[in-house]
Amino acid sequence: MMMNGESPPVVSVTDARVSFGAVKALDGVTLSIRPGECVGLVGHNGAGKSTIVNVINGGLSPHQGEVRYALPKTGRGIRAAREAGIRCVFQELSLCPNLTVVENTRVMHPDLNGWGWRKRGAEIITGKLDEIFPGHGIDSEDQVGTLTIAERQMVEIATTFCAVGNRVRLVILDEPTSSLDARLAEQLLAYVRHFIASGGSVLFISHILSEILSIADRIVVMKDGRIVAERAALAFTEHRLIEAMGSVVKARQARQAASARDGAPLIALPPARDRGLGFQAFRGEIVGFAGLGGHGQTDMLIRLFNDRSGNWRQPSTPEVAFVAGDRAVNGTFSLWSILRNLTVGVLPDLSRLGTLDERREVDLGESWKSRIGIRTPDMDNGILSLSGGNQQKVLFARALASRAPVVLMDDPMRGVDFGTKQEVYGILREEATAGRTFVWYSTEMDEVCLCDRVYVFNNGAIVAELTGDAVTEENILAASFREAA
Ligand SMILES: Nc1ncnc2c1ncn2[C@@H]1O[C@H](COP(=O)(O)OP(=O)(O)OP(=O)(O)O)[C@@H](O)[C@H]1O
Repeated sequence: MMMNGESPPVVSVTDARVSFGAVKALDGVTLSIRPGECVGLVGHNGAGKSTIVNVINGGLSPHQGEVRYALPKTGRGIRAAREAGIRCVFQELSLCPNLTVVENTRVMHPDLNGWGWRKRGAEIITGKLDEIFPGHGIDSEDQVGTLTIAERQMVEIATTFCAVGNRVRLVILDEPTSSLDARLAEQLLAYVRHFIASGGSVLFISHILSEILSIADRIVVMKDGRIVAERAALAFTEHRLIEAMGSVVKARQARQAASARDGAPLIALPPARDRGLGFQAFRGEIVGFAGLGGHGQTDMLIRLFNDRSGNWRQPSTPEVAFVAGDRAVNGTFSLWSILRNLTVGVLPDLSRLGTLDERREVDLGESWKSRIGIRTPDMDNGILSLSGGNQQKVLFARALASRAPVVLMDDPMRGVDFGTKQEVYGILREEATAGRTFVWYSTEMDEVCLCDRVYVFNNGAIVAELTGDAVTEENILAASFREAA
């Protein structure tokens, strides 16, 4: 990694202030990024990270303060940032689902035009995917809407780093590994190191603190729209980062002993296509799904959901609730309020004689707002006024507020901050102790290791079952490469 103290910053933001109504998203932020530097940015959900990204990216003009780029600009806003070599991978992925991978590359790079652009584009994007994510398996003619969320994240990252038009000087990565499994995340980190070593700059935002500590030269901590700490990465530890963000580390709660299981399984499925092991979950268990991403975990959750939910009439107590990871596609109703997004899963519980009791709806919303820390001045605001992590909390609350005895979770912590994750882990353990069953697919190893029992997937089948103390990173990784019998 090369730190360059002499060259002018690629971008410097001075005293930026941005408000959305009563919310001060940025309250006087000053930040510069130099060539050859990776700056890590951390902070709680709603701290203002995506807002500063939008300011640097030229998508949002600060209401006060200044943004300056190293290169003289001829355009304004996004165009000025683009001319200065600044590119961004957004937290809410921004590809067009109805276009192919190569067509999306062209949308992102208008300079890719003229005779034969498709062939050139295919070479460029495939080359970059091969360079960053060797063995990715994505075809440049695949329609983006048919790709998994991890594949879409990979395409967006590769497109951003493609050398088309002017030189890429600064890449902003807003939670780039949130849907990537450990192997893909490591491939990306290796590429970022290489990009930095060749003089590029990166602003890297993540809630996975070990990742930030391993990649960043300097770490900036935001809280409530301000920078509250800024130091060389070497001066931080995970503990110090958590403290700077205003959270505390809680003790890990004990796993349920296998012997505590009672009765028949609450939910079960035979092996998929008669390969590998079958699935079962008992009352009060937290069952994890692990293995490399895209190996059948989400398909199994969908099979379980379809198996247990009627397709024409919703029972007043559903048998299963589902927390979607791909929130924009399967989770949020983007035109509805925060409150309605939360209560839509429990409307029968809030109604009498077919009429919704609005007082009870508001009370339920307020209780979950404080229990899970949804940061908003008003639950009647639109769901899209929330930061990404806060939207995810609403989806969690929707499932937990239901009376469903089984909750299925598809990598549900995407974008959720450290403090809230700990709260949620506590709630899951409490509810499991009270008898609820959770089936939890996670791309984060730390989370899989919290589960009572883990099924490891490979190639569409369950290839191993680990219980209690056998649930370790080592055992999970070893099993991930096993073939189904
Ligand atoms: N379009 C908007 N309308 C109203 N409020 C908004 C809007 N965009 C952001 N905010 C508010 O600004 C604050 C900062 O949001 P921002 O998205 O920058 O947070 P963040 O640090 O990126 O959070 P996360 O980790 O959840 O992504 C939040 O309180 C959010 O609700």
